[in-house]
Amino acid sequence: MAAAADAPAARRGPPDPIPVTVLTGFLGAGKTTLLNRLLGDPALADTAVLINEFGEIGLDHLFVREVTEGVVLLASGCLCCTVRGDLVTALEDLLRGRDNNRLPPFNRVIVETTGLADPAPILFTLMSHPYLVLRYRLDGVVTVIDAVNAQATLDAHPEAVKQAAVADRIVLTKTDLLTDAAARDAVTARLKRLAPAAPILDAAAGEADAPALLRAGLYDPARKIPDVARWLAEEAVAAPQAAHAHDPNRHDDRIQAFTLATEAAISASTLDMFLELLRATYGANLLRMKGIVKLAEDPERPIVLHGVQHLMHPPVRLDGWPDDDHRSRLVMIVRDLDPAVVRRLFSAFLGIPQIDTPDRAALTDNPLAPAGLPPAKERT
Ligand SMILES: Nc1nc2c(ncn2[C@@H]2O[C@H](COP(=O)(O)OP(=O)(O)OP(=O)(O)O)[C@@H](O)[C@H]2O)c(=O)[nH]1
Repeated sequence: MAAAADAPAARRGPPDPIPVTVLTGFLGAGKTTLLNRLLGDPALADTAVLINEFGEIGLDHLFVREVTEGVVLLASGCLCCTVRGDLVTALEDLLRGRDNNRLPPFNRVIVETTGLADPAPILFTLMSHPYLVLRYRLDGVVTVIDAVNAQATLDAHPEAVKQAAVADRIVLTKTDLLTDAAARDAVTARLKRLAPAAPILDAAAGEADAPALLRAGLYDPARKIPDVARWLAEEAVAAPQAAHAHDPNRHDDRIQAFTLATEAAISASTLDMFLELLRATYGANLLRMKGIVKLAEDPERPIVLHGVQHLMHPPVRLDGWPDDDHRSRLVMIVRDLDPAVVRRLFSAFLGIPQIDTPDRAALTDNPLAPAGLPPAKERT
């Protein structure tokens, strides 16, 4: 009887906070691929997803399986700065949507950050916002690391080091592309030094499933290497400032995102030549390229392209266009490379005449020294 009498009171108590998993990892590491796989697990059927992208046009939401009402594409920009407020708003909106039945009753949230996000402000927001901490709890940080590019990325990008260091779980992707066991051991050893408490799960070996990744327990800065506590402490100092002034040192100003878009269908050979020239000439500067392309040979079935530095993944053909926009769109994230150079190159390949720009024949006839292509460094 007593238990029955208590039951309604228990139901009236505050609801359990909803677990939030932060999914981070450098550009092209495989976050969306992992997210898609996780969302296919029936155990995650009631999951709301927040995705943030760096670039003019967001594409990831097109590729997330079963785009439901719970999937929210945060405004373009950087989740750690401009979207800090938006993250709060988005999480509040989700709750409102759930409370007034506009959204299905989700019981977990996954926030996919941009590949360039500094995770510290995001974690700080989730751990310290006076309202959000009542309704949400940070369940853990899953950091995706591309085994092929890991060493170079960690050497060059402090954000990538931070992303690894704050991980509760590390998912190593693209191990299937590694031919050298020693390279894999070196990456693993480096990650273990950065995040000693985080299990390292091999995606290609099927280790990165929902039970292994989620329910990491409350986020605890004390279990991470000391730097993590320092980054979070720095956020605590920065937070009381009324207007969040953008710290020019937080980001690498040499990184830019832009989009190449065209209505025109592109022949497969033109696309191949353009991408190969881009890769060969500016591969190191090409942090990330992803896109959807209307091929002249099969305009109704676009292909999806992914590139990470020198690595171009095999294109994937879709059965149809995922939305009403049937333009080819290539989102590029580059470092130390003037977007105008790439735009001119793209126009040349498409045959759009431009002043002072060599045409396609001039660019491809002499592949060793493509006419008019400035070395990337001189453009900065
Ligand atoms: N071979 C191989 N390819 C992978 C693996 N994981 C991801 N990829 C490929 O890597 C490319 C980039 O994957 P995404 O999931 O889009 O990466 P992302 O981290 O979401 O990229 P951004 O949103 O740009 O930061 C795609 O072509 C994937 O198919 C893996 O374990 N093995």
